[in-house]
Amino acid sequence: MADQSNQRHPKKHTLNSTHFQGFWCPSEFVPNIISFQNHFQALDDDIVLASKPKAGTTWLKSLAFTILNRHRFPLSVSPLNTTNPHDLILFFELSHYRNGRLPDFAGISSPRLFSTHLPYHALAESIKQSNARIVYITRNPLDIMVSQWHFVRSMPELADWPLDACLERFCRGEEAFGAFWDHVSGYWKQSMENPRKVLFLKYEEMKENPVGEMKKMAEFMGCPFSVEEEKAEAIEEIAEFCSLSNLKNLKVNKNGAVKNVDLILQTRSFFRKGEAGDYVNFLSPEAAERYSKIVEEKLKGSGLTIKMCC
Ligand SMILES: Nc1ncnc2c1ncn2[C@@H]1O[C@H](COP(=O)(O)OS(=O)(=O)O)[C@@H](OP(=O)(O)O)[C@H]1O
Repeated sequence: MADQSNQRHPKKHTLNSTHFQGFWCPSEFVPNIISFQNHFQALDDDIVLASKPKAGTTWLKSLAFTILNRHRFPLSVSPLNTTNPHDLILFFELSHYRNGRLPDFAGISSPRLFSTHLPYHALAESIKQSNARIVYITRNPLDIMVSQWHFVRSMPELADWPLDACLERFCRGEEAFGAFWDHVSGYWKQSMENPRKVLFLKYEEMKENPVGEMKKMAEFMGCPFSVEEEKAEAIEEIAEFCSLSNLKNLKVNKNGAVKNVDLILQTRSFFRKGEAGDYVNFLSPEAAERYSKIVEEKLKGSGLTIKMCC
């Protein structure tokens, strides 16, 4: 699974974006997206984890993998102990279809787990037409913005990216993989129309009630927790195993880079604070209010409520 191509031919990080199929997208991923859309054949029992960058992707991958494989891998021998979540569940557009590859999924056992940052409308048609299920996670977009800013600045060539520039991009909806309001609305609408197709989760609710949200996930993914597991506190154990503090302190997530991407992405850069409302430590109240108003206005009438300013 692991290849070292990113280390032999590292690509420089840039903020170059292309407006493509109705959303802004890092330019280097456009060919990968087209290839994914043209070639990916979904199976009815596939599970796709979808999110905007910084909405809780890494956490969702860890939870979904652990819940789904809990009878195969006791926590002590889980591959997550030695593998970064992004090398365990690969993104279509960053990993599987990178650099002209046409992946062979024959060896992957069912149900197959995939992930994507793409908006709903840009998914391969076979995902939409089949019974494949989608677990979507979103988060307070003010926290997404601040988390994204930290992530970008962790790349040496972009270390001086100003927070103001990041704010302006988000206010214009020019962030990677689409404006928050468009991304979230696409999956929200599908989850309302077909709750068996899309499970819509919120990072903050996952933090407040991990057990309840993980039970929802397990049921949706077709592997509900048994009464015995609940009594034995198996859900709490998985929550603890997938917690930021546990994953962040694993050797694999302290040093080294994600393997199955063409960019150099340090594994540690996916684990920072993991708090709800951390934006208050970085954005002025005026800046937060400005962006909140734009988001509220854009989501008006959608039926979706996103709690933003604390
Ligand atoms: N296990 C776990 N539990 C709770 N929170 C976690 C976890 N793992 C990562 N994080 C926090 O999620 C933020 C990174 O977002 P993503 O994982 O969506 O990033 S990415 O899209 O995969 O690049 C980033 O949030 P911030 O700390 O606010 O920057 C991470 O710290």
